[in-house]
Amino acid sequence: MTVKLGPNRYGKADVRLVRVVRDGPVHHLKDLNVGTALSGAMEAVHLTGDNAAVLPTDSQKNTVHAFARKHGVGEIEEFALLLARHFVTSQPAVHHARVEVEEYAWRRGGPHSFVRDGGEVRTCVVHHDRDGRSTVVSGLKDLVLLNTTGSEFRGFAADEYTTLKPTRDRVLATEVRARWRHAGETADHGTSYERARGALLEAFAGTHSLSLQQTLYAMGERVLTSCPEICEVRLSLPNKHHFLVDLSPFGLDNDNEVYHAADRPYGLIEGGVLREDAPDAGFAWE
Ligand SMILES: O=c1[nH]c(=O)c2[nH]c(=O)[nH]c2[nH]1
Repeated sequence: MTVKLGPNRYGKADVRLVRVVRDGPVHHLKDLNVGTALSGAMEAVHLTGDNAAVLPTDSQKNTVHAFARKHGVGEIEEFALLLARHFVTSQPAVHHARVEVEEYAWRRGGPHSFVRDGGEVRTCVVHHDRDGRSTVVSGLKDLVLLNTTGSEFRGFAADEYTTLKPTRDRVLATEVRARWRHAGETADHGTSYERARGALLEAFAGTHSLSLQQTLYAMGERVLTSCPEICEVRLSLPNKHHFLVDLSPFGLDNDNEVYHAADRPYGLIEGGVLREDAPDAGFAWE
């Protein structure tokens, strides 16, 4: 039997980095989780244990810290690009770098005091290849949205196991995980992020939903029509079911007012929306 090495990558995960800017009495804070993953000419280390091509994951972590000191941390996409390009251009054996960043939001509580915002997390994944090409994917996760009406689910396929009753008015809630791919070089990642996020919120709130699938498509489509710099959107939308509680044993009616918010199991609706002419990324960019 002959076997061979399959796809592989290695790096440091969950590098928790806090960068403080203290150039005056009013401080600024960036709170990140960085992951690096390098790939390339890594046959020897797997097949023979020759580590000559392996830049240690410890060095990768140190680079994250050193770059935060030297270059500061602006938009997470820019920081990720800086790191990805560095690994590929400085290590001949590294042909591709993937750098993932999550940014945790803090609200200001005072000149040097901050309150952690428990809500959504801004994300990015950046790829850089030795042919010089970069791919930037921005996104967010843990964004919890809920509509108290304007959501139906009926007319679905039914078989001998179907017990779900069709509904014309239900609570629709989800915890959005979204990634969107930039077509080329985006000039201002901060503005682009705010526009894409706004498009997701507007489409969720403004779509009369016949299914979460239809809402997913509307959200992706809205991002693409609002943001010309973005060519592809992928969404993962758990259906956070809200079940109407039967209050009839207590002689009470329940006209869509009291729900049981179930946490599991949940429906999981996932899909992408892309421009007809979206350039092929050429690899699994998530
Ligand atoms: O929006 C929905 N899509 C489904 O596919 C589905 N399936 C289900 O049980 N409830 C729902 N809701």
